[in-house]
Amino acid sequence: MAELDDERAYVMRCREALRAMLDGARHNVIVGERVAGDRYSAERLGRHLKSLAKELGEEPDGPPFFGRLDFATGDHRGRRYYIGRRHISGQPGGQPIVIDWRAPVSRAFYRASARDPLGIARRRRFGWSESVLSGFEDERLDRGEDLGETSRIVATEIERPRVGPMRDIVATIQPEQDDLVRSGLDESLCVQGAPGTGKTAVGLHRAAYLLYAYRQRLERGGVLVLGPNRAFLGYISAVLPALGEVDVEQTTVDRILGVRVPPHVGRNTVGSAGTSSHSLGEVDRAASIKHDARMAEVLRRALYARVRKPNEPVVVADGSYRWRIPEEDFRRVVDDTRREATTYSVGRERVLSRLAALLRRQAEIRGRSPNAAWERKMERAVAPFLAVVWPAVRAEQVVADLLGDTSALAKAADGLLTPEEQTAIAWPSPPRSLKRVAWTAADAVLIDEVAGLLERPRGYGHVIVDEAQDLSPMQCRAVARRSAHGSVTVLGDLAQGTTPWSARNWPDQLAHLGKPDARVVALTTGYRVPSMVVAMANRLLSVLGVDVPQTRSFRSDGQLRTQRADGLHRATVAAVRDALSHEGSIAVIAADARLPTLVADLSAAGIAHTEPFGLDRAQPATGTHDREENPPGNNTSEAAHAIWAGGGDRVADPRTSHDRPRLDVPATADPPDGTLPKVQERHSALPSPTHADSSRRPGGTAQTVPPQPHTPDRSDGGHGRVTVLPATLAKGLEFDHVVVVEPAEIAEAEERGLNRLYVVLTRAVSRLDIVHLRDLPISVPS
Ligand SMILES: Nc1ncnc2c1ncn2[C@@H]1O[C@H](COP(=O)(O)OP(=O)(O)OP(=O)(O)O)[C@@H](O)[C@H]1O
Repeated sequence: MAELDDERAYVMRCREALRAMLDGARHNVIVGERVAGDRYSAERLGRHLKSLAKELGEEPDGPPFFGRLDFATGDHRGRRYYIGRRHISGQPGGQPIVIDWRAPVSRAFYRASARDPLGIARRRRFGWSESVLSGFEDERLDRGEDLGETSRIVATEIERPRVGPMRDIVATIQPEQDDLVRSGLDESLCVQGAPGTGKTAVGLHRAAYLLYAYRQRLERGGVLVLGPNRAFLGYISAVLPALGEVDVEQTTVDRILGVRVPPHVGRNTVGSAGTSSHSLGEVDRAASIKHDARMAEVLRRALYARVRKPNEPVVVADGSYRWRIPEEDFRRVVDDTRREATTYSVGRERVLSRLAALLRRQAEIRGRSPNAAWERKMERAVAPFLAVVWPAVRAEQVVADLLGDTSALAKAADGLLTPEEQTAIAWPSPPRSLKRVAWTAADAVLIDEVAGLLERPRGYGHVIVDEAQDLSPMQCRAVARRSAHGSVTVLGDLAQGTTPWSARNWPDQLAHLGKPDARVVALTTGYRVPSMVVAMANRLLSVLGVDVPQTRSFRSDGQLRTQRADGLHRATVAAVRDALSHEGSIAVIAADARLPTLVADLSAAGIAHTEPFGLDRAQPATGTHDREENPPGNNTSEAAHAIWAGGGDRVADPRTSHDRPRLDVPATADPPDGTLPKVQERHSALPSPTHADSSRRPGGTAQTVPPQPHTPDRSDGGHGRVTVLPATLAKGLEFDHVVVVEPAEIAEAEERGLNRLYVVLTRAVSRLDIVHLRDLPISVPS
């Protein structure tokens, strides 16, 4: 086909041009290293050039473009553009031969339709097999042709095997997604989307778009991506670098609060210093209160209670002189400064400089000419007076003094917390020293709140928050402080809320995030989950009590099987063996408490598998919250998480060391590189990657099958393909084949167990197997 040959020739041209760009970038790295300039710019330039050289070097033979636009009318009349992941220059100074997908003209590729062709006569989509151009598909928009969802190339791409970490979706961004991706930097957005509607993908592509369109404005502040846990971050970590953006910080809310998961939690560590006389239920209660928005005001009062009215004049000696600021003037300085509502530290600085200014004026009246050295001397002289009325403090100290002193707490919480609530969070005795305090994850939000009152934290130009429905009001405030002068993209699904403080509606959550006016948009087309699974999930959705729209699936393929087993573990092993006879990644998901036996059964059956988090098999788990979600009171938060807070040591509590859930924070739970620890068979760094059967199967199947006999294992024994996943870790991940074991246990394992089940059931890309002994807590479409 001559046209295909022409396109292949263009591919060659692009690859040559890319190689020339690579040579140029390498040369620039060398030259750039010699360029004298300020250190900051030199470093940035060097980083940029190096990463460009690296990217270009890594994939000179990858697909250089995925689309083509032939314009017939409008500003681009008569022009043809190839659209790709990155811009490719032709001749130096000449027209680019491939346009970046984020450029303004590329927008038409995603948005044009037969109804509104945006000047385009022909839109061409290219199909690639590995790095070989295998074909293309045209839409003659000028003739009213518009394939929409019937595009074979789009469908193949969406249903393509997902091998490895999450991929970019630049070639197939859908119009409703593109609208969000290209929203301006000044606009804050909230995307409510059912599972698999592409919220995460949209958020990451928006980050890449903003960095392209507003590079200068984002130069200093940058973009921050917040995800629910490090496993999830590992899963998404490759998307932005693949889009050429390596400078985006990706982390968790816990991490920005300084929470880290300590090694060997659950054996000899405990919650806060003062919790030892509480029952576990009370510890839960304490965390819930600490995450409540009312704590913000309690802490503000506690901090500013340190500011005192002066009750003596300032008198300082200066050689033979004695300068004096009358008590009344001193008071006025303190009162005026308080009213100005700056941060505590700025207020303190301001009192100091105002006192120094008053002294200077007196000196000038006496005919002296104070210089800078004199001013510094006076500032040192007034420091002891300042220490009394506006003392320097550390955030941890403020929190410790509040929780360790019931009368201070009663004062600060008056009218805000009930006496019962105050008792729940109070420590029975003050800690002997800050170093002895075993801070909890819930304390971290309090410390961060006070730190934000002392000094504003570093702000970002744009913050993307994924799984935002799970954040507590106080966690939201921590995010808000970091985006006070920037905008946010809030991604979430009220139906997937699993924390005790999960948002029930977006307006309240957005208010806590400091962006009450953010536009709320719903995404309703699912790109992950097959339609019969979506139908089941929609039924469950109707009992979750949240006001969110139902989803419809883009996918017509897929399989759903439910089997009532007479032996749960035998049936599970059989289901996994059956899954292994297909291509693709497999997850076996069960209630956290079931994992140790499940793992043992799979091992006994000789099925190699990866556990994303290690388990303490000695105790069945009873944990009920997402790992690293700061949950209250299942001890994951109050006892099992420790935080960095000025190097506080943890103290052991013999009371809780025997009865805590053992799943929560295993020995290797939080490796520094964001990959998952390997426990048994070590095959993959991620729990994720789907690897679906790519063949399109129109009209997938939903069946109920009787208990299965052992399927002959045509697999490789599971090497690298089977992940055993506790239900609390499934959020945000996807697998080709998912085996859900005993949904009733997942549903009753925690307060929002049905929401958890909703998350678990929506992880499958191609096939979902539900294995159960007990009645299903959901109805399955026939
Ligand atoms: N336009 C698209 N083209 C191709 N793939 C897409 C598109 N949109 C989404 N996907 C794919 O669908 C899957 C689900 O997307 P994503 O994880 O972003 O959804 P989500 O809404 O964040 O899901 P969840 O709520 O379950 O975390 C991913 O594999 C993603 O790459």
